Amino acid sequence: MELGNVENSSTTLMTDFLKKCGGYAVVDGGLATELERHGADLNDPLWSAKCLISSPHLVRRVHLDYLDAGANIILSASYQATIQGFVAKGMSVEEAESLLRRSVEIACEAREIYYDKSTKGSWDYIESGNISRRPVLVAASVGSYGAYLADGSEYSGKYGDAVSLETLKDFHRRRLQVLLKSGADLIAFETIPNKLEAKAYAQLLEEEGINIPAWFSFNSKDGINVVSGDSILECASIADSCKQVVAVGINCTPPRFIHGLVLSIRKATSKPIVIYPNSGETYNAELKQWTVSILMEFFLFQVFIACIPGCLVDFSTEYCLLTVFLPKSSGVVDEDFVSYINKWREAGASLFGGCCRTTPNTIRAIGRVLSKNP
Ligand code: MET
Ligand SMILES: [Zn+2]
Repeated sequence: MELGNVENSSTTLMTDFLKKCGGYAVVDGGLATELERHGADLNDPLWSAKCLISSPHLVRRVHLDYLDAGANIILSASYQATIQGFVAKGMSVEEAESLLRRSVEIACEAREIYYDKSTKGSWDYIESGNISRRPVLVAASVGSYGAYLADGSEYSGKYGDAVSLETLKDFHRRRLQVLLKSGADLIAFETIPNKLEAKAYAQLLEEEGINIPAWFSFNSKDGINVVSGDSILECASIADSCKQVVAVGINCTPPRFIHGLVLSIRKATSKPIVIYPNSGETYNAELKQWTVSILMEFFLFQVFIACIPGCLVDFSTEYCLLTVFLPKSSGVVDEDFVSYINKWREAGASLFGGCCRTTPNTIRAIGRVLSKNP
């Protein structure tokens, strides 16, 4: 397919899709953290991809829960599924590739089940007098090289000098080729921590002549730059100039940082903006203030512990100390999370969902806000 055609068909897919959804689309919520909430043990370098081996039924169930909650886009469990990661577990390359394909198939199966069991309520879009089904796209998730390393570098974006553009392209190439032929409607490059990886994805999409659309979603820990410190403007510009990219955005970032980031992205591109933050923090209605979530408290406490010279406190002791000494937080309050949605919409975003620690309830609440203010 010629590049011009790629651009046209990709852009059309997203604009048509958004039109069918009523101008704004709902993305699903955290997949890995939701699997954990259902009892999955993801303490493994494969993280959520471990469930593709041990509990595919649970993955399908969580996809289905998000569809029931109103998601228009569901992301496959391939975030941390890599050929290299599966091979390190003793699998053959063929088995690894088949698990990658399986991640998308499971999401497609969930969509089929959802459509099959749909009652009147799901046939809620009326086009020229005909009732049509709620549009649902399956996105193949691609996590960063840092996610594969499972050493936290997807949140620092620091891969070191030894990792070049070619290293990253080589790492992702085969995985991408497999996912492209898996039946997904689009590729979701998620939690992109630096400019180098965005460039690697953009070049791969062009070199491989990829004819299905993609989105680029970055993460930030200051609301100004992406986590590595690279400029969000430069990162979004890379996405903007890539013909296959149909949306640019931010995920797995605290809600309080999103507004500024949307404004910055808008300066670099006119493509649709996708936003799916993590739970970030929680609003205490009594105190009328945002409090740091238990997760952030835990992170800060770990940093504190790590700063004590020679400190050998282990993980479980840390957790006990934390629960004793730090103030309690009630976790995610979905209505608080979604109180931001209209602000993000005004700033130019049009696809909304959640990332880690958000749940089907978050997604339901997002859907309610969007439908109240069409
Ligand atoms: C660390 S971000 C993880 C994104 C992935 N789509 C998930 O929800 O599991
Ligand atoms: Zn996340």
